[in-house]
Amino acid sequence: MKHFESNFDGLVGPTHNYAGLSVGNVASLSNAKDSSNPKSAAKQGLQKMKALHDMGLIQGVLAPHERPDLDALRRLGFSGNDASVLQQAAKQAPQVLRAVYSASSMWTANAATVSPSADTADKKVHFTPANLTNKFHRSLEPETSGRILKAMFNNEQHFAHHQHLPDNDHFGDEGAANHTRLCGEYDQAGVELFVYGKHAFDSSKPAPKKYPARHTFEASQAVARLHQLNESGVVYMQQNPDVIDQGVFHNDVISVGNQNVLFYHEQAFLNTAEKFKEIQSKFAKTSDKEFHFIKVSTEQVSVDEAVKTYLFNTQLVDTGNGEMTIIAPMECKENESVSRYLAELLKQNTPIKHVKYFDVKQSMRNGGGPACLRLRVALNEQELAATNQNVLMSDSLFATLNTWVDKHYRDELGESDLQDPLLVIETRAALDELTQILKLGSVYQFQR
Ligand SMILES: NCCC[C@H](NC(=O)CCC(=O)O)C(=O)O
Repeated sequence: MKHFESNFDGLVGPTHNYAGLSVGNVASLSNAKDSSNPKSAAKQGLQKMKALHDMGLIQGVLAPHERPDLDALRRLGFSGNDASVLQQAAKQAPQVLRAVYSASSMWTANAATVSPSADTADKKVHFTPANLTNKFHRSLEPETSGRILKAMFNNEQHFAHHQHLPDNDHFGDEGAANHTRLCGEYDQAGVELFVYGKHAFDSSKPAPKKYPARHTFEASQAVARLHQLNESGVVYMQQNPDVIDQGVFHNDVISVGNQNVLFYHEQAFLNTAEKFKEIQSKFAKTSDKEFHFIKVSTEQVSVDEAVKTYLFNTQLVDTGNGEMTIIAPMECKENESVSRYLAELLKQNTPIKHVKYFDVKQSMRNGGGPACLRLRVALNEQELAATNQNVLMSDSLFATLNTWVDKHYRDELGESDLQDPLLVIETRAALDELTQILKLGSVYQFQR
């Protein structure tokens, strides 16, 4: 049976803006309050999706969320009609208004954790939306993400959907940004690597001092339980708290894995040698393939450069004949030591043989690179056939979505636009049409 890794990229929503909401995420804070370009942001994302589709990969689209989240504002005590709710919030709590406008659902690596059927006891693909409790603006996402995922993978025979973990710092879960699946082939059982930032119930364990660890060990364990994973195919690793304090707010800012490759910075983890032994021995039980740990030293690329260029927030995609292509942001090409490093990497004896650069600057300015923008779902032929076909990228969907963006999106968005009640109306019209294009049904609150 054929099998694939499919990538579902977040379509950038019409309210994409820079609000400085993510303490610990350097780009988010340094571009706070700059004006944004929603139309070009959405088009940059669509270009990347189309390019991966053209490379012969399975590429899908994950719909954006409804923003502003007026229900959240009403829950916080703002009342009256929509315009009055916005006006009061702008006056009394501008920071909260900015948060409920965030288009942050575009970073679908944080939408959920996904375990393929080859790894799970009931042989279904399991999905758990991430609760994203650490940041208010992101904590608004899990319910809608769950509804959209159910509308995309709507078949009980193949897909199991779980509720997000309890909304509490103890179970802080940032989804696939801290989860990597290593395997010989996508349809064979593999090793699921869960990376966490701290232990919630054991304060004797190391933790970052300056910036928050968003994801806990206890959350990773709970997801592994929900997904019915066998412990022989699971490895838990702690992120080095020092790199969190240098702006590595998710593990996918400092390492990326695919199949038999783990590409990582030497400072990424704690107890690296011991944990890599565990990965190696668990992997060897699932595949005969040679495993490649590709280490980048601080001398080659500093943590600071990794955070600025997103060298590790790249996608490693299988492009056939045992070769992988690295999908990197333009920032990697523009940085001398990183582009030199990548040129060298391609000559080494590893499966990574090609690099392709993409302009995703609108997303990068909020701390989201190519890997943040995608959720990976390994599927076999039958599961792919059971997936909502209307969300899969094609020449015609690409054209339709570009026309849709041109019709509904603004070129520029500044802070004062967030008080404009017309933006609410425009966004709802856009999303209503989108749910018809992607045949998602009524996933948004305003449609229910
Ligand atoms: N995986 C990448 C996630 C980036 C995301 N940035 C933001 O939410 C920034 C939003 C703003 O500041 O406007 C985050 O930090 O969770």
